[in-house]
Amino acid sequence: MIPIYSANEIKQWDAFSIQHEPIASIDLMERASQTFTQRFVAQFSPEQPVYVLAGKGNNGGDGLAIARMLRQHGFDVQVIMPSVHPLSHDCELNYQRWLALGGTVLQIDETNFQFPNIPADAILIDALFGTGLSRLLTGWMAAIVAHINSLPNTVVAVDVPSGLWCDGLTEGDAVIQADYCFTFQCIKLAFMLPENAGYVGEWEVLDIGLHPGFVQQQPPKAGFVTHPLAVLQPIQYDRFAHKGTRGHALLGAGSTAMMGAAVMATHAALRSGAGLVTVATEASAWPLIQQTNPEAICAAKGALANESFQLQRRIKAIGVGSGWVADEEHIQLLAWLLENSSVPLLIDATALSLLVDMLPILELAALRIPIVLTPHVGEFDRLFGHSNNHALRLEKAIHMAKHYRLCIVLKGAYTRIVLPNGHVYFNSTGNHGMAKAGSGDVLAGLMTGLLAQGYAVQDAAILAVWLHGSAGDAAAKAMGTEAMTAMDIAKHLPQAWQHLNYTR
Ligand SMILES: NC(=O)C1=CN([C@@H]2O[C@H](COP(=O)(O)OP(=O)(O)OC[C@H]3O[C@@H](n4cnc5c(N)ncnc54)[C@H](O)[C@@H]3O)[C@@H](O)[C@H]2O)[C@@H](O)CC1
Ligand SMILES: [K+]
Repeated sequence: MIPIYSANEIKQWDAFSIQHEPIASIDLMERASQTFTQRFVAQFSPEQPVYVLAGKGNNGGDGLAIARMLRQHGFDVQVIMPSVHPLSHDCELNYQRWLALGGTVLQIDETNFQFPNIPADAILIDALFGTGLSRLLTGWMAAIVAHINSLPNTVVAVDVPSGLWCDGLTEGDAVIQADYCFTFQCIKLAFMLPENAGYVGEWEVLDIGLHPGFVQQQPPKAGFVTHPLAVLQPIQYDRFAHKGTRGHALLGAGSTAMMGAAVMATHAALRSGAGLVTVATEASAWPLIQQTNPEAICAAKGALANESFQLQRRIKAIGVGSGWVADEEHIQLLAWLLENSSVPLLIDATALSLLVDMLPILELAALRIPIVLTPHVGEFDRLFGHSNNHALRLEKAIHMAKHYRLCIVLKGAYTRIVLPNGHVYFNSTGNHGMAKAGSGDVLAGLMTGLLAQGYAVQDAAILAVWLHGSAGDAAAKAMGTEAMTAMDIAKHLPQAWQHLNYTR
């Protein structure tokens, strides 16, 4: 897992590394700049001229060190600096080192603002501001940013695109629109917000060797899950396992016009590793369910509100809502589950809409059993009220997860798994080919199957979301993002499990 820290925490991590490694801050800057340079030369050729735009702080110091290193790699490098003083201590040192190497600096003046001409094939390295941004860029700094954004050149940002507010949304548009962003050590929350996609471009985290002791001492409240096995243990079955010990999942899914949802959720639940999957749905759809998923058991909808059925069949988790319609029957079923279920409950799709009027019983239910909600943005807003942007929505999800003691899986690119303690895991897998009807049904079925096997809610959510995205990636590879369908995601779950196990 890659930690997500705030700008302030990153500063603390730097200081921790300087103290505990120990390392001088100028040497840490040298190491960061070397790492950036190595990454840069792996992608770009010295045939393209390079212009480094360097600011007065440590981000600018990195820029000047990178300029020196790239020159040593045979790049033709020019440095542009706004004439702002004083420079930070380490920036000044790297400024002197650059001059000592025979480098020159094109100064931009506030009063006589003129930006040097840059050839169209040049690569621009943006080292104007990093994580030390303390307020929005205005005046001539904003004008520099606007000018850069008007140029056709490829822009590579050092650490963050200048002007970006690392911990959330940036008001206004005085932010460099980078094509690439090579960021140091950890991910910034801003990278996870769809509104910032045009600023951050393709981002990559570079390990600059900050001291790992900091992460132990101050575990991050958010992280990016590159591989689930870094954060959870998969359930191991022994040779004597049988279908009864692998968990029995009960799905309440499908209605006359949306029976495909039940088919897909069932298929995914069957591929979760669960021993038994029962689908409670309309009897008229049983032949369809059994033709498409012969391993599944069908039951009447009433099974969802039948305690003796659930006890007798040893149901271990229940997932409801995929393909449901919002009518009295389903309201009753959901209310019964909230008031009576003794096993973990997953609430998806239409059941989330029904929940709007049931928040008091949801709150009580969450005292008794683990509950996971799997809304997409529209469902989340319907349930908890509209948010004007993704940063506010995430804040609200954290608040609601803590208040109601829920796990909220807020679906989208980098699906957010918000835990009852307010911690957030962002998922790394998946692609836009998955943004199609039925994709959520597959996730709901898969997650219910994991819950039935005894995975804790947090682990079931992290693992299901990762596997779902990985299956989506396998489907996209096999059939392309256009043609792939939600059912293809479910059908590629075997590849996702293999990916999980082979890359552990
Ligand atoms: N982990 C670390 O701490 C490391 C940090 N490094 C670099 O250091 C950067 C952070 O450096 P700094 O904290 O010096 O910050 P920055 O280089 O981001 O810039 C801060 C400077 O800009 C000024 N400033 C802030 N907002 C402004 C605004 N809106 N308009 C005009 N001026 C403004 C501040 O007063 C300060 O002088 C990182 O992004 C990274 O590039 C690297 O050298 C390696 C290690
Ligand atoms: K920058």
